[in-house]
Amino acid sequence: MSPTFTNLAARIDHTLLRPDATQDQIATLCAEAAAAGFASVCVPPCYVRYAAEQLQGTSVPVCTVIGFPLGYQITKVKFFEAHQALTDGATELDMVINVAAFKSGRLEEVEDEIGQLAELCHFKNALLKVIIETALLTETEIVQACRLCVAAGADFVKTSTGFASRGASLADIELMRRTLPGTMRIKAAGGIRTRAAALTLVAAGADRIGSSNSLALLEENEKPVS
Ligand SMILES: O=C[C@H](O)COP(=O)(O)O
Repeated sequence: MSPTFTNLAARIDHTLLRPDATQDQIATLCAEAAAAGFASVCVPPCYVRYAAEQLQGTSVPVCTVIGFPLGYQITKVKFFEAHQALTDGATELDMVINVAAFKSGRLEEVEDEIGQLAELCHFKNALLKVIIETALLTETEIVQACRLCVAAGADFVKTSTGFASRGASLADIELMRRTLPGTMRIKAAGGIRTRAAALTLVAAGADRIGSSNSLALLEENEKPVS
């Protein structure tokens, strides 16, 4: 049986991360999330405090992004950004892996950075999702990055920022699900525009969907998945 309206909504991080996102648009995003029962709102760090105020009295958590969207900020900067976001009211952090360091073979550094943020999040009863940006990785590198996230104690591995050449693919999700232990959750994000696409990714193993087109995912449509 395919997930119902309620089930799918509860898996969606209702997202607005555009550089020109206005405060009024964040207010609308929060109201939509509360009405639809989305899993969270995912907003830029500068709007975490505002979104938390908008969502006071609801059960919708605030998610934000760290080291976004390129991932190559130094660890101290990412740690400060994460600590500030948690202080402002975020309870879910989507941190972009340092792909540049990863591609340079500096794997211990990458794992240590993820571990530091995972430790901070868990101390604050928050979730850490690590964005590995699959569009930039080979299949072998996706497997390697997933294993780093497991070793470092992340809660989710997330496919994409939505700002690279492509977002989540079915092949990404299938490979990540095969690679990761059942305890490690997967977030598919980037370019997910239809309900059919979202349901296909959920069926393949995605536990969460990140989308800036979330309301459309709640509407029945017949468009086939490419
Ligand atoms: O989850 C974060 C992504 O930015 C969402 O990507 P999208 O804007 O292509 O839906």
